[in-house]
Amino acid sequence: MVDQRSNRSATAHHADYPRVGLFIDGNWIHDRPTLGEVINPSTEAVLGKVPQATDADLQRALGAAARGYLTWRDTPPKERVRVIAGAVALLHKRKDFIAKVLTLENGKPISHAHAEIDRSLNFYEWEMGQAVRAYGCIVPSAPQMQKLVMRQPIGPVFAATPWNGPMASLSRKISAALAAGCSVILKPAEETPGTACEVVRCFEEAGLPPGVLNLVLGEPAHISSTLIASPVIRMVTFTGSVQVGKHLTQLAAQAMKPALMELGGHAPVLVGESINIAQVAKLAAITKTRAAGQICTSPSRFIVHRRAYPEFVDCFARSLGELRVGDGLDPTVDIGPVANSRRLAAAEALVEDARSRGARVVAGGQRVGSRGFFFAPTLLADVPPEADVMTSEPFCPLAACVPATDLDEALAIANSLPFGLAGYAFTNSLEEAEQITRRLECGMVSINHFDTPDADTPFGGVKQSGIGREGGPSSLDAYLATKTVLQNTARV
Ligand SMILES: NC(=O)c1ccc[n+]([C@@H]2O[C@H](COP(=O)([O-])OP(=O)(O)OC[C@H]3O[C@@H](n4cnc5c(N)ncnc54)[C@H](O)[C@@H]3O)[C@@H](O)[C@H]2O)c1
Ligand SMILES: O=S(=O)(O)c1ccc(CO)cc1
Repeated sequence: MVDQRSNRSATAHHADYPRVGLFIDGNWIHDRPTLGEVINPSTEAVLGKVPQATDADLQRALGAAARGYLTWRDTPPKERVRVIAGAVALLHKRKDFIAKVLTLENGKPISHAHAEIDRSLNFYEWEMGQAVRAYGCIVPSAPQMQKLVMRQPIGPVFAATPWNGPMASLSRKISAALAAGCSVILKPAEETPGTACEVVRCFEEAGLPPGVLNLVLGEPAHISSTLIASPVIRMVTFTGSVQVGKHLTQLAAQAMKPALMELGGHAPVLVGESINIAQVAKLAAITKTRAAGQICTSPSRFIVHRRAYPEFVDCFARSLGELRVGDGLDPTVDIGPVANSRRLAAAEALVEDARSRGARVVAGGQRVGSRGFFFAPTLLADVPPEADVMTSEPFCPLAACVPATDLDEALAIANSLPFGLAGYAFTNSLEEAEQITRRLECGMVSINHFDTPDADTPFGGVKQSGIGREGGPSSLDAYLATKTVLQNTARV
C-alpha cells in the first residue's frame, strides 16, 4: 500500500524489494518527487518509495505510446509473439523473486503469489495464440467487388490496475493489448508497484520496442484524467472499484472512447439442502479467505437452504477457525493481512454494524495482533437484509450467512443487488442447477465448485460490475477496431 504519512521511522529499502520507477519510452526514471511509501501490510515496514510522474512525464509517455503503437501495429503477429514469449520465459525464470515481491507488498501467502503468477502466465500463453488468429473475413459479394472485414489494433491503450491481484490484473490487460498490436500506458496500483515494475522489466529485456509498454505512477485521478482526455489514447481498461470504474467510464465517454471495466461484485453462494455440508463449508472457508477476501469474485453472501443452515454455519465457522493467519512469507500461513488500515477499519465497521442489527458473530470478528493489518476470518450468521455487509462488497475475510426457504427466495436475495460478477451454487439437483445458471444475474456462475474463469473463458460482469469481457475466444475484441473495406476491382 502507499502511505503518505511522513512519520514512519524505517526508510531503508527492503533488500528483496526492487527499486520502483517510471518506465517511459524504454527508459527507467527514478529521480522524481515521492508520492508515498510502499508498506508491507504484514509488518507495516517501508518497502520502498513511489515516484510521482510529472505532467511532462505524462506527455512523454503519450508521445512514446503514439510512436510505439506505429511500430508495434506494423510488427507481424508472429514477431510480436516471439517478443512476448521472451518476456514470459523471463517471468518463469524470475518467478521465485517476483512471488516474494508480490507477497511483500500485497501480503498474500507466498504459495498464493506463486499461483497468481502461474495464472498470469496462462493469460500470456492464451493471448499469444490469439495474436495469430485475429482473423477478419471476406463477405460474399458480386464479381469485381470485394467486401473485406479487417480487424486492426485499436491504438494506444490506458490500463489502470489494482493491488489485490498485482500481477494477474495487469497481465490480463497487457497480454491482450500487446497481442492485438496496441501500445500501452500502464498505471498499476501505487500500493503494489514492485510486481508491475518486474513484469515491465521482463518485457524490456525481451526486446519490446521503446514506447510499446510504458509504466507511470502518481496521483491516480490526475493521471487518469490527463491520459484519457488525450487524443493519443484510444481505449481505456480498468480493474477496480465500481465507484472509480464509473468515474473512468464517464471520462472515456466524454472523449468518446471505449472502456473495458472489470469492477466489484458481492458474490452470492446458493447452498442446497442435499449436499455434503462439511465438504462445501471447508471449501467455502478456503475460497472466502483467499487474498484475505479481497478479490472481486470472493464468495460473500451465503444463502443456505433452511434445513441445511444450522449445520452449514457450524461447519463453516469451524473451518474458518482452523485457518492460520500471519505473514505471507511464512509457508505455513493460510491467510495474510488485508491491504491497509482502511480495509481493517472497513472490516471492523461491517462487523459492528451487523452485530448492532442482530447478526451473530460465529467466527472471528476482530483484528489479529497489533502490528500488521490482520483480520480474523469472520462469519456472520442470521444477518438482516438491511445490514451494510449484505449490500456493500466486504473486500475482507468476512462472510455473511442467511437462510432461505426455497430456490425462488434464494435467487431473489442473490439478485437483489446492483452488482453481478460471480455467483456460485452447490446442489445435487440437476433441475436446480439449470434454474440457477439461467436465473442468476451475473457474468459467471460456478456450480459445485469455486473456480473462476481461466484464460480460455470470458470473464466480466453484468449490471454495475462492469462492461466487456477479458479472456476467452473473443479476448482481443476490446483491443481491435473493425474496418470494412469495399474494393471495386474493376479498372477505373
Ligand atoms: N474489482 C477489484 O479487483 C478491486 C480491486 C481493488 C479495490 N476494489 C474495490 O475498491 C474498494 C476500495 O478499495 P481501496 O480502499 O483500495 O480504494 P481506492 O478507491 O482508494 O483505490 C483503489 C485503487 O484504485 C485506484 N484509483 C483510484 N482512483 C483512480 C482513478 N481516478 N484512476 C485510476 N485509478 C484510480 C488507486 O490507484 C488504487 O490502487 C474495495 O473495497 C473494493 O470494493 C476492487
Ligand atoms: O489471486 S488471483 O486469483 O490470481 C487474483 C486475480 C485477479 C484479481 C483482481 O481482481 C485478484 C486476485
